Amino acid sequence: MHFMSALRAAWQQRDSLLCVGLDPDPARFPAHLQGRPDAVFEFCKAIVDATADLVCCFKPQIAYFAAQRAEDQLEALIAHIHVRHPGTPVVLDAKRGDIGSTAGQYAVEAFERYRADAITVNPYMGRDSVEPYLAYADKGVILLCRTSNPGGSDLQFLEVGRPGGGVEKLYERVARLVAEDWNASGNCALVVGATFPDEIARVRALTGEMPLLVPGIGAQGGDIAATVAAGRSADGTGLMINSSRAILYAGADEDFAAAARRAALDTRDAINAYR
Ligand SMILES: O=C(O)c1cc(=O)[nH]c(=O)n1[C@@H]1O[C@H](COP(=O)(O)O)[C@@H](O)[C@H]1O
Repeated sequence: MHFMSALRAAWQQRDSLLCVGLDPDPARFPAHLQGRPDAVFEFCKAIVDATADLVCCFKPQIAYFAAQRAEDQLEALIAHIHVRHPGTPVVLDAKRGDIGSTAGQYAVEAFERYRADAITVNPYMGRDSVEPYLAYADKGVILLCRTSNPGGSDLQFLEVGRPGGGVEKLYERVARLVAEDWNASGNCALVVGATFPDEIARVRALTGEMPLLVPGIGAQGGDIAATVAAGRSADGTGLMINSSRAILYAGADEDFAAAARRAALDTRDAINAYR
């Protein structure tokens, strides 16, 4: 199924704009999982099974798996989501960016090895570096635009000359370029941090109904009400609002998955209160 169709169906059927981020840090695992060779998989599987009915997508962050030599557990986890929770899109957060020939290998890795439904990509090497992902027309390509971190302003806020006259900020150029040019197959989305609601509103204005992946609520302190007000589309969807640590580590004991479910439910409901 096309990533965008699956995402739209999940928004409607689960009445949720929440994306649970899967950033497994073994140092924060409960004691009964410590030291197990399959701890990364078992931890994430428990979170997935406890929260799947509450989310519009899951977002595993590849570095947390690779750092633990747990790529095989990432493959198994994504396969588990597809089998046990069909229709739940998986966004592989890899923030790739490289010349076209290498990007082609990253695209195979994401979509054929891991069987992700979408990938995060860094657009700052330009169109040819993104084309190998765009060529998978049924997969989502989620481009960094205005990131949630404080240093995001260092470059993304630089003023650049606008073709035809005037100036615009670099993140605005990215948003326009993606909406007006790169999105020919309708498979693009943009990353805009919840820590910058004014820019979420600006990106929404520049991109119409394009889905936005919005990390930065929870551990990074982004405001849910401001995020939803600035980013929702006309029908009250349009957002994948990510929370990772605040949900994954809501509990520290054997009942961590139940605690994660409560945190996910509270977050989903807090988001829905402002839609
Ligand atoms: O692309 C991302 O997902 C991303 C973009 C961004 O601008 N900021 C950001 O925090 N992220 C990711 O979103 C997640 C945020 O995690 P928490 O702060 O624990 O909710 C991490 O996996 C980050 O790598």
